[in-house]
Amino acid sequence: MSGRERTVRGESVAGTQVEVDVGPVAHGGVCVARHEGRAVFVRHALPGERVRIQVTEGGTEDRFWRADAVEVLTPSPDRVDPPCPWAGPGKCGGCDWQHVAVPAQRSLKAAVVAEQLERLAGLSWPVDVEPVPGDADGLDWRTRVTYAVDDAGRAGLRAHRSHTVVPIDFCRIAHADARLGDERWPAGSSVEVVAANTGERQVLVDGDVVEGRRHVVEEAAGRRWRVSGGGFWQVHPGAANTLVDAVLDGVQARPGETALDLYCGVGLFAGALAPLVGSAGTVVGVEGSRQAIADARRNLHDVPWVRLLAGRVDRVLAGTGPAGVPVAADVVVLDPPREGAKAAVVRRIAERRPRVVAYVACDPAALARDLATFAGLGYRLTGLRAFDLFPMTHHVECVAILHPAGEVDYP
Ligand SMILES: C[S@@+](CC[C@H](N)C(=O)[O-])C[C@H]1O[C@@H](n2cnc3c(N)ncnc32)[C@H](O)[C@@H]1O
Repeated sequence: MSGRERTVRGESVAGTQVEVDVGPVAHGGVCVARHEGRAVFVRHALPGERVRIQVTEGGTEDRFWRADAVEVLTPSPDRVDPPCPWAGPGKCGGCDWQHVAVPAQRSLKAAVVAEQLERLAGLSWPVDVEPVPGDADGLDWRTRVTYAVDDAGRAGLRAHRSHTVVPIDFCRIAHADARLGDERWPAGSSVEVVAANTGERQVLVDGDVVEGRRHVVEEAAGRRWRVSGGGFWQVHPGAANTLVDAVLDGVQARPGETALDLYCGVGLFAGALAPLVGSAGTVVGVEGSRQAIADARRNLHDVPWVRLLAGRVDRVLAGTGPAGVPVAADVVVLDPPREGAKAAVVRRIAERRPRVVAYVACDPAALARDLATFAGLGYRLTGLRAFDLFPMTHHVECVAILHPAGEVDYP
């Protein structure tokens, strides 16, 4: 049974089937169709298709419904057979774009980023979504997978917007070392498998390590990174280096500069910035997870001009957290969670008058809202790269570069 339905207005129409013409892709990976004057957000469809949909959520008085495409009447040329047998309506909720050719997935992601920038930030910006180097088919990449376990002890993934576990013994996007076989696990538990790029593997059941060490070691940006059980690390094996390259290229850090790495995790961007600002400069990392900041301190113990502060970014920048954040900064890198940095943090960044900001974002809507706030404070978007760090899903990662208005030529 689904545990996440919203309240429907009027009588529920769940299960109703109708034919619709599918319109553009929207934030969240659904396509928008119209039926009798209301918007219908359709999963498993593609723009331009005619499909039969089955309503999954909605009532007679609702202004919009959610639905699955259950029969494709006129297919898009971008439609392919899903490589995974568990992908599709009512099956695994993990990948929502397995039915889309990989290059077309990137075009759709570009369209979503461009639409969010236009609608939420008033920016008309050309967007190209780049593949991660070496990722040809979008499969076998996910190095961190959290499986749910059903009542029979079988590991699987949850169906979309549901607590139902779909038993899966071969997740097609999981890295080979992050797959589980047909072993049995404690019923109702969650099993997290971590496959580090050094070959280390770790398995946690409900957060307790049952295989491997308490931490794994990853390699990126010319350094080794300790990441303790369950701590954040990018899930695509090519992601860390791809993002570091884009950030460093965007900020062009110079010797002697002061740089902030906000939401620094185990210290990835701080560690990459450190050799560029050198011992005459300063890097300050801020991270809310005590475990991650402890890892960051161990990871960067050899670069004493990197200071790492534990605390919420909003409090630390407001001066109500640990002391030590400079009141001026040359370079700010921020990599907030999905909800973005939000206005209060953006204001605290802008008042430090950095000459450049690199914003790493996993949600284009949150990015666009924060870019609008930056614009009001005199910071303009001067560069944007988008990366396909999550193939087969609608997710996309962006690196936005901002400069104070008037200091650079804009494209
Ligand atoms: C997307 S991760 C980025 C981590 C790091 N930059 C990296 O690439 O590995 C976001 C990080 O922000 C931390 N975080 C979330 N909310 C926070 C907050 N309000 N203040 C400080 N850190 C926060 C999380 O613990 C997580 O480590």
